[in-house]
Amino acid sequence: MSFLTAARLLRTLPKSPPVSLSVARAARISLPALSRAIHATPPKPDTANALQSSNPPLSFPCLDKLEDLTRSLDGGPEPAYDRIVTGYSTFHSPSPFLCDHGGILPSISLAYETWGTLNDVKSNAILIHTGLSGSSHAKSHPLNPTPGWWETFIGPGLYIDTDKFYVICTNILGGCYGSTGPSSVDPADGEKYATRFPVLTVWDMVRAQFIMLDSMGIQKLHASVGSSMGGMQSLAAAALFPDRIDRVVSISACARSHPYSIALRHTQRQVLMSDPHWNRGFYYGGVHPHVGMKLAREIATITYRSGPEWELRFGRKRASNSSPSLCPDFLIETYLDHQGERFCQQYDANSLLYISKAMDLFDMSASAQQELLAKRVLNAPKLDFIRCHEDKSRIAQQCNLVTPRSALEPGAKHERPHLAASATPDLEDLVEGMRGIQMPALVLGVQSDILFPSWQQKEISECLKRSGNKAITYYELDSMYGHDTFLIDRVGVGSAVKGHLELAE
Ligand SMILES: N[C@@H](CCO)C(=O)O
Repeated sequence: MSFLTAARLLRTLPKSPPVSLSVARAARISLPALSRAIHATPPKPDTANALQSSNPPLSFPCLDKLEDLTRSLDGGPEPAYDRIVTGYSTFHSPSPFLCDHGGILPSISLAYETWGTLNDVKSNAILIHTGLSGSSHAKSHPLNPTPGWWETFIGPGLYIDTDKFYVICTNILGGCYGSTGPSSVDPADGEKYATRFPVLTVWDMVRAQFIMLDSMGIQKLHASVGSSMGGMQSLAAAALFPDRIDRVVSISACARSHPYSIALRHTQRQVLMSDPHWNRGFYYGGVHPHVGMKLAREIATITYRSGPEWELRFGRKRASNSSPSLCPDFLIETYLDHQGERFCQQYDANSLLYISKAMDLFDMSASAQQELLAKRVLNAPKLDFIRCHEDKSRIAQQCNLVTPRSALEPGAKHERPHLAASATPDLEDLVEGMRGIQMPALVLGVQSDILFPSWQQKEISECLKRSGNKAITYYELDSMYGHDTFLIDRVGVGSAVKGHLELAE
């Protein structure tokens, strides 16, 4: 056998020497020829072999599958996100809604679901705020028997007891499960908002929810309960409407987003926005950014769970005994791949971007709240302007888009009575911003949470105490499920919540 034939044959063999040796033997390659083929510098290829590489290219079934999937979505309708969840009611407010950063929504809708019975004096309502991608479907009911995301927490005699409480859960403003969000139609032109949707804040989400509560005639909540971004909403609600909330529950949230969590969300957004199908948000009716969404969710999943959980669940196990490849290979890789794939079929990419940004922007510091308040005052005339155009009977003079002089004066402050000047040191600024929260509060953290670490839970609790709140309950769970513990640890989380909700006044 010639050197070249031996070398060519070797290139097709697996690289493990014992196997190469046995296959070489079986192919009757002489040992000296084999040794020369392994160690010698390959000769310059003749013309016939000029395009032959040293090794065959790897195959990428994962990419083939992804390309097939993207192709199959090409030209097809994007998933009907608002039909993934069914059986919800819709609250509609026809009035224009002014967002904190100056954007206007001509009207808003919130999808909501309820469980239990509202008592005669309307004092037993609990509002549950969702995390980033949660829908209003926290629990099954006759109109939608699919288990909800807090199925085993809510129900008769359960941790959130529907024999006692009237439980309400909304899809947040900006979401894609029936509430007004980027995939909704802008009534101004009949087209979907896409990235013409205004930047949102957690405070905006809460203000929209309280407009809905007003319409239900619920003046005071028994409790405001939330996990993750839902915990941010819960704290924001308690700060914005202290007289309308009897007790507050914040699980795995924070008082202000930390640069580390902002960085983690930034990378997800960048990956998503780099998908050419994202098309600056205008992908509705075309191909949706499947790959970007999938990868963003894979990164997010790493922040939602924990190393200890994955060590126990997957260890270093591989999905099959075949040769290693650059496609998902270890079980943990196939898990992330699956999570990413599932999510991008279920959630709107633009909703993810807007809500993720709202989480970054969250800051309960007094100075940050003052800034937003000042912006709202500055932008308030926009609402009058819109109302005037709707109501032709009002005199033209009132319809000018004029900003009050006071709001434009340099250094103008729009302080709520309890907010001090903004020049306070950092932590004092946060304490000051939380001073309105004087009702009993449960703050719950998880030791394995890397996204909202337990020190941030201590920060919430510490700030509340320093602001004078004497009714703080602080728990730290040693669950291994990381940030998503609130979705999994029924007993640990549920018991703490039940204790707080049923605490004698
Ligand atoms: N898994 C949760 C975590 C963030 O709250 C979600 O997607 O909503």
